[in-house]
Amino acid sequence: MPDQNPLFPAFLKLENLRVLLVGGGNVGLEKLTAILRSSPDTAVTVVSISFLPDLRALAASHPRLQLIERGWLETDLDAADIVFAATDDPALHRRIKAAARARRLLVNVADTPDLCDFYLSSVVQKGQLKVAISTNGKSPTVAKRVRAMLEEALPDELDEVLQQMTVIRNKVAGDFAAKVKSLNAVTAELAGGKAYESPATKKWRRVATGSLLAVGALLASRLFRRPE
Ligand SMILES: C[C@@]1(CC(=O)O)c2cc3[nH]c(cc4nc(cc5[nH]c(cc(n2)[C@H]1CCC(=O)O)[C@@](C)(CC(=O)O)[C@@H]5CCC(=O)O)C(CC(=O)O)=C4CCC(=O)O)c(CCC(=O)O)c3CC(=O)O
Ligand SMILES: NC(=O)C1=CN([C@@H]2O[C@H](COP(=O)(O)OP(=O)(O)OC[C@H]3O[C@@H](n4cnc5c(N)ncnc54)[C@H](O)[C@@H]3O)[C@@H](O)[C@H]2O)C=CC1
Repeated sequence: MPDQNPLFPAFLKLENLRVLLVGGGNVGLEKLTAILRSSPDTAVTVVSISFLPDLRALAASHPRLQLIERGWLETDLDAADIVFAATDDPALHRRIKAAARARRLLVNVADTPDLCDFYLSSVVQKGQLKVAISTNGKSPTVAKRVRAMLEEALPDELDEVLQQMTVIRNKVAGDFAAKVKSLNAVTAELAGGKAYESPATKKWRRVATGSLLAVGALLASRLFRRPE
């Protein structure tokens, strides 16, 4: 049995929480972009000694985004429910983590999995459908590739299906078990029907994964070979 990924997936109503982001450089901008792409109305306070222009520009289109131009203070945690640390100062990250821990706040520290209580994921979005991908930090690049694979494979019409299902869901009668039965029947085609995937597509996917494995093995053996 291979090792399992022990992370627990959940979808946060981030708009109900106060987010503190420390660091307004490249990595801070990446984190902020990820937050606002999924949850644009979130109240985010960014504390940083300096801000990239692109990050300042985001504040213009997001009224609940607040920028505070100074170094991080422990009291910044007073108004936070969840914390992202993305500065270029590892010692500061350890201090933020310790102070947040004492207050039982959850923290994500850029580039430091050991200090993280949670990780960001690669996200596939088709309207109301959202798929989050985690490799447990083993390879964010593979997470990114799987995202692209799913973006391509999942039909855009899925969002329309979701809209229709909401209507049907509100209309089907009966007790809980009867409802589950009829909703399963309506959606059976999605999971097993011919609309799902042709044998040729499945085969192509296996070949692509196989060749990635082969190239990966070759690269790994080159990278880790002892010098002669
Ligand atoms: C643990 C985690 C913690 C966290 O950040 O939350 C983490 C950690 C680290 N990332 C590193 C590097 C890179 N990260 C990316 C990209 C993404 N990284 C993201 C998440 C995560 N990254 C969490 C685990 C997610 C998982 O389960 O896999 C994504 C999914 C979401 C997001 O950040 O928005 C986003 C893809 C978004 C998309 O496009 O779909 C790329 C590729 C690129 O940018 O093209 C590279 C360079 C190539 C490479 O290294 O693979 C390094 C080494 C830094 C160094 O070398 O110094 C560390 C630290 C370490 O591993 O020690
Ligand atoms: N840029 C990238 O894509 C990558 C960066 N990294 C690492 O991630 C770290 C961050 O990188 P960048 O965001 O590019 O750096 P950056 O220099 O662009 O941003 C760092 C930000 O932290 C702020 N800061 C510093 N001390 C602070 C303090 N005491 N309080 C509040 N804010 C403070 C700075 O004002 C700045 O805005 C670096 O250690 C870098 O080596 C690693 C991999 C890739």
